[in-house]
Amino acid sequence: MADTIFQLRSLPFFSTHHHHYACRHSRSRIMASSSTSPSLKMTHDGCPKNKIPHVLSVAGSDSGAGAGIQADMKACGAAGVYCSTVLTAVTAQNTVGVQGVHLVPEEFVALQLISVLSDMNVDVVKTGILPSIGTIRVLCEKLKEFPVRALVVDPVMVSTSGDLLASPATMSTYLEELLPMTDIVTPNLKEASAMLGDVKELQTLDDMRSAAKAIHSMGSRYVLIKGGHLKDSADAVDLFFDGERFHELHGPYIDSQNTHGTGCTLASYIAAELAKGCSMLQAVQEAKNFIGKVIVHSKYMVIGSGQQGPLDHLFHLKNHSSGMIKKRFNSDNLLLYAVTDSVMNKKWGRSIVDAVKSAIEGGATIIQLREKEAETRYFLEMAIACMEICRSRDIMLLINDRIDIALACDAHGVHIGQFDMPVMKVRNLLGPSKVIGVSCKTPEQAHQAWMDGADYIGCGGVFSTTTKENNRTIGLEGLKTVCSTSKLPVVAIGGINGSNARSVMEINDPNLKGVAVVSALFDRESILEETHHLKSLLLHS
Ligand SMILES: Nc1ncnc2c1ncn2[C@@H]1O[C@H](COP(=O)(O)OP(=O)(O)OP(=O)(O)O)[C@@H](O)[C@H]1O
Ligand SMILES: Cc1ncc(CO)c(N)n1
Ligand SMILES: [Mg+2]
Repeated sequence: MADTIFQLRSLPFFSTHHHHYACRHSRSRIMASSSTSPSLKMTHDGCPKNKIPHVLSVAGSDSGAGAGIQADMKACGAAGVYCSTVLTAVTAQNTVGVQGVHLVPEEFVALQLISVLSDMNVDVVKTGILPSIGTIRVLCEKLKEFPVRALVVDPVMVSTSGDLLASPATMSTYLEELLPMTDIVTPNLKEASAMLGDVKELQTLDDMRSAAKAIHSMGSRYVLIKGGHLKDSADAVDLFFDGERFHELHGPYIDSQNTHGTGCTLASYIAAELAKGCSMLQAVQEAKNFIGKVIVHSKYMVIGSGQQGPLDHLFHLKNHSSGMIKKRFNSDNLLLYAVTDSVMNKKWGRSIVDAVKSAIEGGATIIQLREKEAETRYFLEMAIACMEICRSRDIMLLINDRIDIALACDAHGVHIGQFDMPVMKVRNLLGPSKVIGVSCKTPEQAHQAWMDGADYIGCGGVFSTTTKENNRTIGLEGLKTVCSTSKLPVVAIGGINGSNARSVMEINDPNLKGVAVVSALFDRESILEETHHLKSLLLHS
């Protein structure tokens, strides 16, 4: 197949200067503790601009996404570091093995390197598959032209399944041209042995020590030999050598099939920690700690029929307690929105938990816990108990205002007011899958809530109410105005009860999905009956 390489002359790097990191290309780049100093320019909205730590992965693609650039991106993501990618090869790969390798032409590797290095403030470069002598040379050349703070080399030669990923002829170029520029090289036992001419199989820690010394003398400033495959060891021991001293990094050996890409992950995590400003030893320790956790969390994941399953790098973003697959917010759930009130519960001698149970039994479609006075410890206990009920009944539970409680009880989301924590901040803390509702009185506020990524808005007070002091009433007219322009589903709130709920729903705006009620359910003798009554009213309006 003919390789077609387009180089668009209008790319921005032809007009930029690469002045950052000038003169960093010395042997003392990574010291005991270096640190990136973010440039604190202010934006027009008053937020400081931060430079995000940045790792460039120069590696191959793994179609199965367990190793290669896909693993690198996920590992960097898990470390909170930006990862750009220059592809050197594309592999057809799965849990069984490598079905094919297609090389990216060297000229195009060069072009990708220039694009990223000339423009994007790369801190650290990490390499994976460097499949040809030409690719290695191009990389060395571009790194001299655009120096970075550190170079992490994972000398990928053979995949765990035993398939060749780079030509053996590349070895001498690796050793002679790339290694002298390398800050840390991370061979596994086989790769370390190959780097030393394959004269001896590495079987013991002592073998690893002498190999580390020999590899260090070939030019890499630090050496990490991975003992993940060391025979007869209950430990997964890696050996770190800084040129003077050895450090053994111990971790329990985890019996799992899902270890494909552990090498890529480890090297990328080291690169990510270096980009954040860690010292080399710290970076290696953090990475080892991370890889152990990932392997444990990925143990029971089933993807593919082969012997080499991938890792689940972003496990910490998941909400394990509420199941792997998130329940999506459905605005129909807003139909009968029950908001608890502890003062009323106290008055009627009920626990929050019993009140919630009755409301759900009566037909409430979503629950919000609103506790203005409760002590944190008590509130959390109640919230956890309510969460259990809601989960078993498949009803969402939101927490009013208290992001900490919502996080601690793994609630489905929160409801916040105009003076509570800003929506964007809440979204940052809760993650993308939680529900965020915002109280709004005006179309402007509703628009802002939508812009900020809220899921629904609560609009009111529609009628006057006793549960909220000093709350301006907007009336049915105000509700109509907000609904007519809102891009988010709306639930009406404020003094709504069995005798006026119909008039609310009769404004007949498709954005109005239901009513939120406090007193009309909870300040009554029987929560169950009141909820049931209101529900049938709503269903028939
Ligand atoms: N089963 C395991 N349990 C615990 N730690 C492990 C296990 N397998 C590998 N490791 C650790 O994971 C890291 C990567 O080491 P490994 O020897 O697997 O790299 P590799 O052979 O280059 O992997 P890859 O399959 O990505 O090429 C090391 O820190 C190693 O100790
Ligand atoms: C693309 C790619 N890079 C690295 C490795 C080493 O695990 C692999 N199997 N595939
Ligand atoms: Mg490897």
